[in-house]
Amino acid sequence: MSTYDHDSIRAVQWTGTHLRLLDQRLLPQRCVHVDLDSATEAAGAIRNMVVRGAPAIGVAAAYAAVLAGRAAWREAGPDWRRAMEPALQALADSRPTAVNLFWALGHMRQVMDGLPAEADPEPALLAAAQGIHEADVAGNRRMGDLGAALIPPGQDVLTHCNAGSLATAGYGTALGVIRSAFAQGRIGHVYADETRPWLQGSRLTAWELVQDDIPVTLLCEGAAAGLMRQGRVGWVVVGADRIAANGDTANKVGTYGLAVLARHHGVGFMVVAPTSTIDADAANGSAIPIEQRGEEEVLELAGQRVAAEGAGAWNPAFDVTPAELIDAIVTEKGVVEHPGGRGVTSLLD
Ligand SMILES: CSC[C@H]1O[C@H](OP(=O)(O)O)[C@H](O)[C@@H]1O
Repeated sequence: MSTYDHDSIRAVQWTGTHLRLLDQRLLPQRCVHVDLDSATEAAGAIRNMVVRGAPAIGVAAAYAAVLAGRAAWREAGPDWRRAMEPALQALADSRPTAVNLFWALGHMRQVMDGLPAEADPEPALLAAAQGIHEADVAGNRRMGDLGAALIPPGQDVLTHCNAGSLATAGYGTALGVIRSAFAQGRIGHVYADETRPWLQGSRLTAWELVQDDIPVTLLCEGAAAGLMRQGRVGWVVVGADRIAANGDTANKVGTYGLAVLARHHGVGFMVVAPTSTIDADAANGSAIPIEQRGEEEVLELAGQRVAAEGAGAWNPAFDVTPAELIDAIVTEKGVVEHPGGRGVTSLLD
């Protein structure tokens, strides 16, 4: 294992005065941070994928609420709650699928409700945001151990998109399990889907694993079927953006197909996500809003059109995997094996 400190990969930081984001659109070629001092700037950064990944989006939104509270106090004094609303709405409108965004904003609103109108809300909001940040990292390490325990030694795994330090407050969810399983000698090699159109796999997951000296081999999504048919992986390990009460799980587009392939080939399928990703109000996957992104993301590569002129594109950013195709949902509060038929709300008790 390298001595590389993967904790140094920080998608989201608080500088003491600003929200600092690692601009993930530029990785792996360039490591550039942006310091934001307005919640509406942060909403734009979420929408434009400067920061992405469900838990990381939630942590960024929590710090953005701190910025909104600071501006509202300066602008409106005791009327700061009303003055915060436009910024909080802009954050809520930034991306629809990752429920961690709405969970974090809801937590910050609960804190707001308990504060006096006559006092600057920033210190209390900052303490709440830092609590969300620290809890995410701690939960990821717990999930790493719980998920790794499900992987017998001698297995290799396949992952999709990026559910690592770059998608969280640190260590990662799916990549947290992979980091822990590798450290325990359970896995020797990771296969990663490149994950079009944003290439989170080839740009972000591969970058994280190379930094950790974890052997990683990239593949086009279309090659995953042959990989499983050849018996080269024992588990598919992925993150999640929203888990419905019955265990149906929304994750990066392509995840559902991997789950069908995994079940067909007798490969385990593991979802790793904090309980802040569970949406108890969504009875099943049909209630999960799926973000539709611009067709240019499919029609272009590196900003240049590669598709035939005249062709359009369908670009759902996520799809839903039925609980029946999931072998384990790993959270910081425990594991639900075979969630189909039993759901996941027991994890919220
Ligand atoms: C740790 S879960 C990250 C989750 O978010 C990704 O989507 P996006 O990159 O569009 O934010 C993908 O679904 C990952 O599994």
